[in-house]
Amino acid sequence: MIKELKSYEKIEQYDAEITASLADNYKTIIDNLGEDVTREGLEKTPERVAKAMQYLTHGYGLDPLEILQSAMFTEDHKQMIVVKDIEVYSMCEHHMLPFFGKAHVAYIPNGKIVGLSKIPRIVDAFARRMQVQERLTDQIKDCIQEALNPLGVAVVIEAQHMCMQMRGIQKQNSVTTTSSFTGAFEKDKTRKEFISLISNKFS
Ligand SMILES: Nc1nc2c(ncn2[C@@H]2O[C@H](COP(=O)(O)OP(=O)(O)OP(=O)(O)O)[C@@H](O)[C@H]2O)c(=O)[nH]1
Ligand SMILES: [Zn+2]
Repeated sequence: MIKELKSYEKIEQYDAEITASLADNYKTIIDNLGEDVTREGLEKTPERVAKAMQYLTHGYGLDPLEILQSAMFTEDHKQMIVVKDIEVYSMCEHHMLPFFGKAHVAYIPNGKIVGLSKIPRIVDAFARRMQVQERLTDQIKDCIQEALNPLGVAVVIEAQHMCMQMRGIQKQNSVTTTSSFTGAFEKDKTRKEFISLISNKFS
C-alpha cells in the first residue's frame, strides 16, 4: 500500500497549470527587463523561477496547527523548553525579496508537549509565505498557544532584510529583532531566563 504523504512532504510537487501560468508571466517580466528570453541560458529560466517561487511560498499549502496537533504527547513537565537558532528564510511582502535569520522559540508545557521537530516545521510553514517579520513572529506564537495551551510561549526572530541591503537604504549589517510573548514569559524573571538561554552558545 502506498503511504499517504503528509502536507509538508508534498511541497516539491508543483501543479502543472500554475507552473505554466507563472512561467508565462516570468517570460514577460524577463522580456520587460530587457533580456532575450530565447537565448540558451534563459530558455528554461521562466519555468525554473516558477518552481522556485512556488517553493518559496509553499507555506500557503501547509496547516501549521495540524502540524503541531499531529505530534502532541501528554507529559507532566513544567520547565521551559527552548528550540533556538532555527534558520528562517522568508520573503518580504513589500518587495518580494528575502529576509533571513534565526528564530528562537520557547514554551512552558501545561500537560502537553509537542514533537521537537514540529517547532521548526511551523516556523517554516509561516515563513514560506509573503510576510513581515512582526506578523511571522506573532503567528508562530499564536499557533503554539492555540495548539498546546501552554503556560507561556516566547518567540524571538533576528533577521536581515535584502530589501534594506541590496537596494533602498543599503545598510549591509542591520539586523531586525522582533519578539512576542504570552503567559509566564510576560513576567520579567521568566523572560530574562529565556533571553539568557538564547544568548548562551554551547561552545
Ligand atoms: N515593519 C516591517 N517593514 C518591512 C519588513 N520588510 C520590509 N519592510 C519595509 O517596508 C517598507 C515599505 O515602504 P515603502 O516606502 O512603501 O517602500 P519603498 O519606497 O520601497 O521603501 P524603501 O525600502 O525605504 O526604499 C520599507 O520601509 C521596508 O523596509 C518587515 O518585515 N517589517
Ligand atoms: Zn522589503
